[in-house]
Amino acid sequence: MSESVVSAVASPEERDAEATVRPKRLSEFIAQERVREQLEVLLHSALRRGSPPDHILFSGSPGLGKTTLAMIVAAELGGGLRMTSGPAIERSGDLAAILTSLAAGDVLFIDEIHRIAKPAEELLYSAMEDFRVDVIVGKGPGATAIPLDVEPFTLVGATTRAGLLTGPMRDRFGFVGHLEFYNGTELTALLHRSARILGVPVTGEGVEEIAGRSRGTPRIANRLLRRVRDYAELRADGVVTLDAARAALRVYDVDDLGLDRLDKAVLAALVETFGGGPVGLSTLAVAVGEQPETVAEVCEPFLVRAGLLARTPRGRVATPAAWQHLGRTPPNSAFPGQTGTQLPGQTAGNGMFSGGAAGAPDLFSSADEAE
Ligand SMILES: Nc1ncnc2c1ncn2[C@@H]1O[C@H](COP(=O)(O)OP(=O)(O)OP(=O)(O)O)[C@@H](O)[C@H]1O
Repeated sequence: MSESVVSAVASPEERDAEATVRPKRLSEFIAQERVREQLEVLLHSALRRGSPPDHILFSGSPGLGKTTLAMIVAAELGGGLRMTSGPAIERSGDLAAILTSLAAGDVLFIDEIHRIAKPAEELLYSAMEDFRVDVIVGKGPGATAIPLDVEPFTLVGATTRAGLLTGPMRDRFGFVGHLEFYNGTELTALLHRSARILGVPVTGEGVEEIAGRSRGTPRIANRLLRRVRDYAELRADGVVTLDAARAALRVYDVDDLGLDRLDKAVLAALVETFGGGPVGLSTLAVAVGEQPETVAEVCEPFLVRAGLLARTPRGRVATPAAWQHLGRTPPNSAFPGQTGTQLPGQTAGNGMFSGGAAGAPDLFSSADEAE
């Protein structure tokens, strides 16, 4: 897994650091207005009725706030919170033990719920629907099912891959909230809040610079803020200014669109070595000295979303914006009808991340490469 400063995935240590700035209530949660408002109605109407709300599923890329919202659900409901993850539940007995120890009104959070083992998933169905689990004792013909009651609880599931959830699982969630990438204004507000909590002095320009390089992701924004703070404390007067942000992010090799060393190497190979493509994934990976999976799973999602790379049936292609980002002129024949004069990320800090590959050529955005 990438250890880049712009990775959307957090280490366990980083999750501890994140706890300080994590919003505790719905009113502190920035952006995602639609999900926030729907949740508010769901939770507060359940509170008025005095019964648990429907089970809740949050989907979206890593670092957008799924765990934070699960914690907020428990806080708003005033219940206890149990946290686990799909891969951690190896046997259905593990899950039965958790379920039967819940108190009425508790929230059970299962992260990466799409990775839960099949027998545990089936156990979850009856717990979600009837607040009951059948624990199987013994094996073979002598096995007996012992029904156990589960206190009324709310399951909050989180997934980065909603498409991998089985139909029966998805159907048991009464509320599904999809989290979008954040735009520059939203990330700026989020960074001002984090800076206030951390006691870091910032200027508006400094914060906007960090927001524009954060790939639409709160986790990355908060991490870049901590890195720029370190730099400003060591090499400047401790204030996160535009100059401090630019200098610090140069040290970390994060460019003005939020691309790191490997992202840039992929684009440079595509444009300079392969004339803009199309080129196959494995050839591209060899050219940058990485595994194909790393290029496909770590670099490409953001390059595609930023409108810099397209996956086509014939291979990977650099868009005109990629050429321009590297200071090169795209060949006219590469993308008929595209002038290559507008870089999708030039408005970074505003529209770039507001829900997909703004500026990415539609022609190529959904096509996948046949390798
Ligand atoms: N809307 C928001 N307002 C303020 N802070 C946020 C918001 N969304 C996320 N954050 C912050 O970003 C960090 C990452 O959020 P979180 O852990 O909830 O992401 P996640 O979607 O659960 O990621 P993963 O899929 O990796 O578990 C946390 O520090 C959290 O406080």
